[in-house]
Amino acid sequence: MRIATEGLSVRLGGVPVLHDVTATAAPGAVTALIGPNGSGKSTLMRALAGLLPHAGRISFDGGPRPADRVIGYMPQDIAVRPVLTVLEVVLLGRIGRIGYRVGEADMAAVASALEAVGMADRAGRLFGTLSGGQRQLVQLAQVLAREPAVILLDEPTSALDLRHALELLDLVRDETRRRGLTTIVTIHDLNAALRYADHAVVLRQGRIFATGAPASVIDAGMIAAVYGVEARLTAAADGLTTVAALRALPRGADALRGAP
Ligand SMILES: Nc1ncnc2c1ncn2[C@@H]1O[C@H](COP(=O)(O)OP(=O)(O)OP(=O)(O)O)[C@@H](O)[C@H]1O
Repeated sequence: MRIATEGLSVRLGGVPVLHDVTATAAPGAVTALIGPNGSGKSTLMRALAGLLPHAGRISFDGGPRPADRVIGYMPQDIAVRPVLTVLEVVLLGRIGRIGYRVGEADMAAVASALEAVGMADRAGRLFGTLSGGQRQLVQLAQVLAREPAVILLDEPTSALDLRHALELLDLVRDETRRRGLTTIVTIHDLNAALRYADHAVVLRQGRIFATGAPASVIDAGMIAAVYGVEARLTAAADGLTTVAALRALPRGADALRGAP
């Protein structure tokens, strides 16, 4: 399902937060949404998830928003009742499909999602007793159990250690390819964006700064202009580029970043 925004603008509490955002995300591809704190990434995700009033257009395969169950949204701030078990939390992902009766297909989807994120052996644990990273994995399982066509993941690796973060991104990329999902993921780690994303959308102060292939939009000029950081990019023999952040540019260099 191709997602497109055209001239998307959002105000929060009367304050303009997103300005004239025009971007696309294709099926079967991971789109990385990147930009500094406060640049509008979560706001854009919430607008895509149908949770915010907005001006401009958001289209899904050229048409209106599909049924809620088609979109799996994992917010940055997790609000789950801690007294639910892991199994119950993941089953909630099926809520748009099950009506009042849980069927075999529902339980199979829940089991396969729990196995995919490596949490099947903790299915009976109370959610509130899990670590922050384990909660994040269960939240992803809830999104996968929904069997959506679109997944929107807002900083899904923020609580994960190095290995779990890589495993989650591997899983997300594999599921995206295998099921032809349209996946949008906000991510702060530019190296992960270079490695895992097929497409990148860079936000700065609520506006699109650049869109395109990650290797073409993530460069020293973008990192200086958007993040105010001097960086060195190194091309490795395997063709992957690695970003090393060297130093924060003096605040005065913020002028480089320009006004919104
Ligand atoms: N309810 C609100 N009322 C007014 N302004 C808001 C509200 N929620 C968010 N904002 C502002 O909107 C801007 C964008 O916030 P958003 O959370 O989308 O940024 P972000 O890029 O996701 O940041 P981060 O990387 O820190 O998660 C920020 O300046 C924030 O202060």
